[in-house]
Amino acid sequence: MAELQSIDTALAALLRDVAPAAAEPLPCDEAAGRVLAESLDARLDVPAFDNSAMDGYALHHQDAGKRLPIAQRIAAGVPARPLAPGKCARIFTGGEIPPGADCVVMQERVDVAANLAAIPTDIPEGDNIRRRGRDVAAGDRLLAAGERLEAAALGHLAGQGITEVVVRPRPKVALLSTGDEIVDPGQPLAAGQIYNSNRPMLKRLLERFGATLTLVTSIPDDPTGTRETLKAAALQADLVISTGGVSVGEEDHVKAALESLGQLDLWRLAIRPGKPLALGRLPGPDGQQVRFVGLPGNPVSCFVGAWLFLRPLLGALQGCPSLAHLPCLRARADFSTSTGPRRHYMRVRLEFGREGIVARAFRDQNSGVLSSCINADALAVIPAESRIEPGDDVDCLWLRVD
Ligand SMILES: Nc1nc2c(c(=O)[nH]1)N[C@H]1C(S)=C(S)[C@@H](COP(=O)(O)OP(=O)(O)OC[C@H]3O[C@@H](n4cnc5c(N)ncnc54)[C@H](O)[C@@H]3O)O[C@H]1N2
Ligand code: MOO
Repeated sequence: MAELQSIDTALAALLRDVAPAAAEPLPCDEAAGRVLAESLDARLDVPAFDNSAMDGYALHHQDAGKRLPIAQRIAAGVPARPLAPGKCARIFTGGEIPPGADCVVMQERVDVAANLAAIPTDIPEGDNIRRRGRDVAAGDRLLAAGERLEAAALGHLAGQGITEVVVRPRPKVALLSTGDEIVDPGQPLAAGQIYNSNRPMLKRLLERFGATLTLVTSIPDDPTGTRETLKAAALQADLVISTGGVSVGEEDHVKAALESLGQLDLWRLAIRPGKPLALGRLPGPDGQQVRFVGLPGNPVSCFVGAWLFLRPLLGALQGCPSLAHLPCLRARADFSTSTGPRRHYMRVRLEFGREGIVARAFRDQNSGVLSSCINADALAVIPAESRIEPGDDVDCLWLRVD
């Protein structure tokens, strides 16, 4: 029996030689969630001109404390005329600061009568002015290659008038379920059968990690069916994932099929859940190698395995460093536990209080108990051969991320 491998060894094997696929141009409207293939520099100053942060009055700060005639009205989008000393301009948020003015006072502080604005005394130079290029100046780095185009980044692109970007394609994933006992929801259940919970759970996680599913099907529990399905899957995907069938039972055919078609890089990890996880490669189109991840069938093993292995792998396939690691928080355990030779990834809720962060573990940490994952904020990492008592600090991998 192969000895248990560390997670670091497994991740290194999984990510070795993984390169992102060739980049493609895409309209920004369709690029949400995609990863930038090239760094972009700003071509415009944003803001494009000094403008007001408030609805109020623009003036020369030396004129503070005076009653000033209102010489012009500047709405957003209207060009401003120069402002002479001793006068002020009615201005609205986003309106261009008139040449000559050097501060804006908000209208709540100004009394207006007979076209004269009574300005308070304490208006510092520059007050309420958003300077040209303050957000980003032409020539500055706008977004770096590897950035995932989420809400603010898409807004930043639009702010530059950019309509098209060069991004990585979404990795194509084949998701295969093994197990004759597994039935799709909507079908009747015979005695001994269970519904397929891993499939929708993994589909959702994979999509969140940037993948597109090109094949979603089941593998029959026999050597030939397993082999044929893996072979076909590798021809239409960058990554083939299976669930179940990687343990030691006679009905576990995935590893044998993988070894006969391609190669098994690594099997059996010193982690709980997820011990029988299998990593390897299958022959893809044009002599390429396609990555294979065999997740153990237990739903929690699939859930944890997806966060620990599929997320960084999909990150590498998209050239996206932010998917490589989960943020790690230090929290105080509210539970006691002990581990043997496997590192335990416990599902926990994190409570953020004045005294710091407390990790509350779900009562039942069995790898078949999927409810432990539903509201899990984090995976508490309990080292192998260790003992944790309430009050001890534990590292927690934060799951409330994309
Ligand atoms: N003698 C040993 N038995 C087992 C070992 C071991 O070391 N020696 N390891 C155990 C561990 S740890 C795990 S994890 C499981 C993994 O086994 P498999 O990957 O072969 O998975 P299956 O046997 O096919 O299924 C395990 C469990 O999960 C249920 N399952 C499978 N697929 C789904 C699905 N799509 N949706 C919902 N539930 C699913 C399946 O019915 C089983 O109950 O092996 C242990 N055994
Ligand atoms: O690895 Mo298994 O997932 O511990 O039950």
